[in-house]
Amino acid sequence: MAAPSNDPHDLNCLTIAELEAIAHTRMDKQTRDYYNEGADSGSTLKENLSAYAKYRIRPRVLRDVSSIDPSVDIFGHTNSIPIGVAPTAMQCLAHSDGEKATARACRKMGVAMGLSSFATTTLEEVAEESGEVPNVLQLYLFEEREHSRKLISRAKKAGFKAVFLTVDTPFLGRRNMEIRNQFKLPPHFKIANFAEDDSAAQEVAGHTGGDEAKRPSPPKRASSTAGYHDGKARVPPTGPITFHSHAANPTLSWDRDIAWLKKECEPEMQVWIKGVATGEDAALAVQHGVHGIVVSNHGGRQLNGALATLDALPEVVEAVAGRIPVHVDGGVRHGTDVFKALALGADFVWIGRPVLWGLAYKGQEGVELCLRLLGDEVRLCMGLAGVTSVKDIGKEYLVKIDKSGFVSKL
Ligand SMILES: Cc1cc2nc3c(=O)[nH]c(=O)nc-3n(C[C@H](O)[C@H](O)[C@H](O)COP(=O)(O)O)c2cc1C
Ligand SMILES: CC(C)CC(=O)C(=O)O
Repeated sequence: MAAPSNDPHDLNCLTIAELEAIAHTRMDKQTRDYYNEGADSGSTLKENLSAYAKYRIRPRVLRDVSSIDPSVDIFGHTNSIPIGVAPTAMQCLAHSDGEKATARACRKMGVAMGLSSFATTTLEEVAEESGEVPNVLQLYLFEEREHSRKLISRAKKAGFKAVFLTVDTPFLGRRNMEIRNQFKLPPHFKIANFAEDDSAAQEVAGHTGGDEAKRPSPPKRASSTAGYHDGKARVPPTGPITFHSHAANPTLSWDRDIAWLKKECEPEMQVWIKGVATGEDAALAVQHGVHGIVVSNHGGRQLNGALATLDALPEVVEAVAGRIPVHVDGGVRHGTDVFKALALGADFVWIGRPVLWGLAYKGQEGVELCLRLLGDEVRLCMGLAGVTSVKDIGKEYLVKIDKSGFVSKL
């Protein structure tokens, strides 16, 4: 395995922060706001990032780190780095090649990809681009089961390894810029996975802007608060599948839905849940026979005021006690963040927005750059901390530092 290298890949962009800054100039306001914002005041989004600064690394020395292996096994595949691409919706907004570009980059870099139910590319097209690299289908389990059943069956056929059921979305978080911008998918893009279910499945719903007449196929149930909790009696969604009308499902429950999903998916695909943030729910997840957990707060886009994912991780790891894998996402912007998450007990880390910034910068090449930057940083961090294999990264490599500078061992 290669030793770390400091050779730059792109002199314009040496860090994820620089990638974010470049991407900022390449996206229109609607897209930039939709991708970047968090719910409400955005404090959970910020804390997802700042939580990493509460930990410092305890490097060990004189350990012969001339050969470092940052790879991990996931879904029977050797992932080149302990990082995967988290599912994020509507990637064609960032670049015309959208999810296809992401899949090609993942294939080249040997990195697993999560595909959103609300992608702008079909899961079959993504599978085609991915080759042997494992794909995971992120699932919003709809109240209209038949749509979900069809999607699951297509994912099985296309060789997806798992579904990640998103469970932090009984209602949509309140994203104020999205509301103010009256966010909608331009009509030349499609919510591709449902286009065949519903020829009017363009994302035209949601925040009505008084121009209904110009819209291609107005959904039957669309309002500026669709998907949000407005305190009124709920009407289950019918009609065109749009994210404002269908993504949120407040009826999901442990007993009925996990059993149903396992029956639909297994044995071809594993069932994971994405969006667990407490030890209690982690224990229930194990009890209900899921294959793995992603500790996530949806990148701070759902419940603002929720704990940063890095802060929620230790209680989940403790509750799971090694019985199933625990992954984490949210706020990962540096190789040292990845190292810290692994040291706190995560088996794997997923990244969301940095990939979108890579896409916006240069399509496939930009996503590769994003993964290279983080991969190089992970390798260098491992070497400088005195670790040559991911399995050896444990909490003995971390200390926690409080606001007054007091350092405590974990
Ligand atoms: C623009 C955007 C769209 C997203 N779409 C989805 C989605 O469709 N399904 C889902 O489960 N999570 C979705 N997420 C959440 C990500 O999967 C992931 O949890 C989050 O982005 C991780 O935080 P990070 O962006 O700080 O890395 C989305 C996140 C963003 C930023
Ligand atoms: C289809 C959506 C609800 C996408 C999403 O999860 C998000 O925007 O955070």
